[in-house]
Amino acid sequence: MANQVSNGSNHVSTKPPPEPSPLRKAKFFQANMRILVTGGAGFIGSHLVDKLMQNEKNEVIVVDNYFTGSKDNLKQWIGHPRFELIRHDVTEPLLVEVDQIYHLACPASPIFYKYNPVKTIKTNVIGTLNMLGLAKRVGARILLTSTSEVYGDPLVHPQTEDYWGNVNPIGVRSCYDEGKRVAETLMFDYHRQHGIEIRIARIFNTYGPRMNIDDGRVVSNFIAQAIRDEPLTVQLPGTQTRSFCYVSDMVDGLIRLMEGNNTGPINIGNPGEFTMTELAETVKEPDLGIFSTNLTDMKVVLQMINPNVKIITVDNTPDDPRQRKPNITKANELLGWEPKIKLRDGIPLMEEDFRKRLEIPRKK
Ligand SMILES: NC(=O)c1ccc[n+]([C@@H]2O[C@H](COP(=O)([O-])OP(=O)(O)OC[C@H]3O[C@@H](n4cnc5c(N)ncnc54)[C@H](O)[C@@H]3O)[C@@H](O)[C@H]2O)c1
Ligand SMILES: O=C(O)[C@H]1O[C@H](OP(=O)(O)OP(=O)(O)OC[C@H]2O[C@@H](n3ccc(=O)[nH]c3=O)[C@H](O)[C@@H]2O)[C@H](O)[C@@H](O)[C@@H]1O
Repeated sequence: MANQVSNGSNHVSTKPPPEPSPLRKAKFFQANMRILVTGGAGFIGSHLVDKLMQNEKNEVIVVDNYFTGSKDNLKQWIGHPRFELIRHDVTEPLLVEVDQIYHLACPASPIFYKYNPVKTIKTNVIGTLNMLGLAKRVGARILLTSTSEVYGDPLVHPQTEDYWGNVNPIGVRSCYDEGKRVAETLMFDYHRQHGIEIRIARIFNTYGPRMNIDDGRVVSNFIAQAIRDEPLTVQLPGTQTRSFCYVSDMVDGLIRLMEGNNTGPINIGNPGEFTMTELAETVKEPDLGIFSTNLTDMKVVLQMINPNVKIITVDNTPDDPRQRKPNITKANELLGWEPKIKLRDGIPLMEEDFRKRLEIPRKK
């Protein structure tokens, strides 16, 4: 349960960090920080790349196997002298000289991570091992994008970083949540044993433009369904809760964590929480009085997308967490971070992106 304090932030290694690559001392590196982003062709990764590329001192290398990502997400950078894109699977070793590694590679949508669970485990375990080996060889700092799913179906609410979680080790989600738990373990073992500089972010549900339209996650589903005039599919029981963070806030949190002095794990997410039924009903009956500000925002926005859309209930999949809401005190105090973008501002940006890709303009 809670208060298992050995899981607090900022463990200190007894080992000094490995020597940085000699290349870092070369003339070239005085002007440039070379940053590897694994999974950089995906949803969060491509937004992170956009932000890192805005800094003219950064050189960015993306590796991705395009399982759930796309070159399209990076098309604005292909050919740029400070950018390189490599088709590579992180379950294979990688030899590059870099100063920082943002390790995101892993399918995030439950539909996709359950599609080939053995591959998902390999990506989380062997992929993280390979990236830690690389970090050790070149003396790079490495950040892992872990997940709120390490808390499983949490018995502590909201979730703090010292909660060890309630996870089914043999269920259909285990390839992902147990995989990420092992990835966190590997990060801390490399830190303690080899002095690697590590950072762990526990990301809570994130939404925004560039999510795969048929990716299966709830916000992308509801927006695509509302645009296509298809019923919104609330998975039973509908009382399960989530909290949604806009992608630019997430990217800001990840960069702050990488640049700061805390190993983590640190929760990064938006604490505004609502049930999936509430989320869907926002379209039908906008009772502005009874919901949180976040939900009121969501109602107003989804109504704008399609006020006549129907809601149906459908079966859920096993082990769906019943409630989830981050405690972000640590992110706030240690990184000076809190989410800024309200649903009322984030959802229309996503709607615009989805309409463009679906080629369904807004009705006049
Ligand atoms: N989006 C969220 O709400 C959320 C929440 C918690 C954690 N996360 C974590 O953040 C990271 C990014 O999530 P996202 O939403 O951008 O997902 P995404 O599926 O859009 O991106 C993942 C990227 O990793 C690539 N990839 C997958 N397996 C790979 C492999 N073996 N080798 C190389 N590349 C591989 C995919 O092709 C894709 O481009 C993931 O690690 C995910 O677990 C995301
Ligand atoms: O934040 C996290 O840590 C995790 O969040 C999501 O996992 P999940 O919360 O299950 O995401 P969704 O698939 O969007 O489901 C959210 C809720 O909406 C429900 N849902 C989903 C889709 C839908 O059409 N209707 C619906 O009611 C699900 O049953 C679930 O209760 C991500 O996909 C994981 O990669 C990530 O690690």
